[in-house]
Amino acid sequence: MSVGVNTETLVRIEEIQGRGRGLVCTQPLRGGQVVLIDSPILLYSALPLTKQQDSTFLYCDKCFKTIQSASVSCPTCSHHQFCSPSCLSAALSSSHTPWVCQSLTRLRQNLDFLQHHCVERQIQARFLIAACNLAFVSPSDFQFLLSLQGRAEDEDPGTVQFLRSVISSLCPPPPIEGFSFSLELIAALVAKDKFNAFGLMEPLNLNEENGGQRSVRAYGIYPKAALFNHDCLPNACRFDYVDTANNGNTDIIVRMIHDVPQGREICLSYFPVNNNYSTRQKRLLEDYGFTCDCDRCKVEATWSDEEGDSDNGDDNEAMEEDVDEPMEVPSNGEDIDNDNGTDFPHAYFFLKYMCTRNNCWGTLAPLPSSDAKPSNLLECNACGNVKNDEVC
Ligand SMILES: C[S@@+](CC[C@H](N)C(=O)[O-])C[C@H]1O[C@@H](n2cnc3c(N)ncnc32)[C@H](O)[C@@H]1O
Repeated sequence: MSVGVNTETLVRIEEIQGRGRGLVCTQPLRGGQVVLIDSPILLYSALPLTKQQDSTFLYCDKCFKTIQSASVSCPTCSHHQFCSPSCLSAALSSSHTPWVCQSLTRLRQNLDFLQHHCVERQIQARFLIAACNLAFVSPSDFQFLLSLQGRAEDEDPGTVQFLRSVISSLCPPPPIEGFSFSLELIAALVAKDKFNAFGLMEPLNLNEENGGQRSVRAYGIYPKAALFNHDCLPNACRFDYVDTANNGNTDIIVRMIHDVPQGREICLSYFPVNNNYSTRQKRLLEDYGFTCDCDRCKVEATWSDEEGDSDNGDDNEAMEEDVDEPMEVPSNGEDIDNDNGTDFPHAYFFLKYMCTRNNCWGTLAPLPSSDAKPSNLLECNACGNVKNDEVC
């Protein structure tokens, strides 16, 4: 991980045609270079309210690190656990205020209300409590959240109505000037969360029988990282190290996968790059509201079904690096001649930058290097494996 790197001046926000805002590099960037380190303005647990934390997977409710030894409980609800007195103390004045504590307790005590509804509603209820709390503890961050992409009118009115009735009846937000827990606000917040939240992932266990599926430990809103647009052949990828002993364990670190010239838009893939064309298109439309016409999609749109168009019907959420069926690269290795005039072959990308460990499908980026030459060591952003670069 790269601590102490100054990334402030490497990217700037620009309006990108057909994509809203995006991040563009202000200078040529090298593979492995850290372009962004971003801290969340809001974090909330991905655990359904109906599920208790069990002692084998206990997380700190403030920093989401795995709790290794004795933990500290919230003095009021005793349900929420913290890894240290300092995390507890920080949480009591930020993410676990008396209103949040009381709200989550009431929701838990009335689970019959929520139990019949899907897990997604429970997690949305968690998000709304965290978001309203943000409005009280940090109004400027709340305004920033509202400025992100996502339109209230695109949300399902039935879902929004349900969430409002649950929260208003069990744990109404305290009255403060200029804040109204209206249907419109709830719809807008749900839309912002859907388009912009990043999942902090559980470490990948490749030995699991489920084929290395990763679950999400917590969701976060990252103010700068939320401005990265998607590309199905990204030039950067994000790393997180939630269980690191260092401070800033919930930070997202974005590193360049390969060199790019000044002025190039820096894009992430919102999910593992192995997804096939139809799965990618479906997910981007349903989860992010756009049709992707990146250079890779333009090429793969012309492929026949046999060449990698088998739909695996996945319905995961928000930039969470989940794992799907592999895309089949045609044996003739189609190349992409992209709009920027650089040929960036598909097959080359998969050979060089996709993790080859069984069931992983993570993306590889060089480790940051102190000299001008990119490191030969490539780190996987899913399993953490470091491999020596063999393909030149
Ligand atoms: C995380 S935000 C990225 C920043 C966003 N463009 C903005 O202006 O705030 C995700 C949203 O950006 C837009 N977006 C991202 N990648 C795109 C792409 N390749 N083509 C078109 N729209 C894209 C979509 O509206 C998507 O829901």
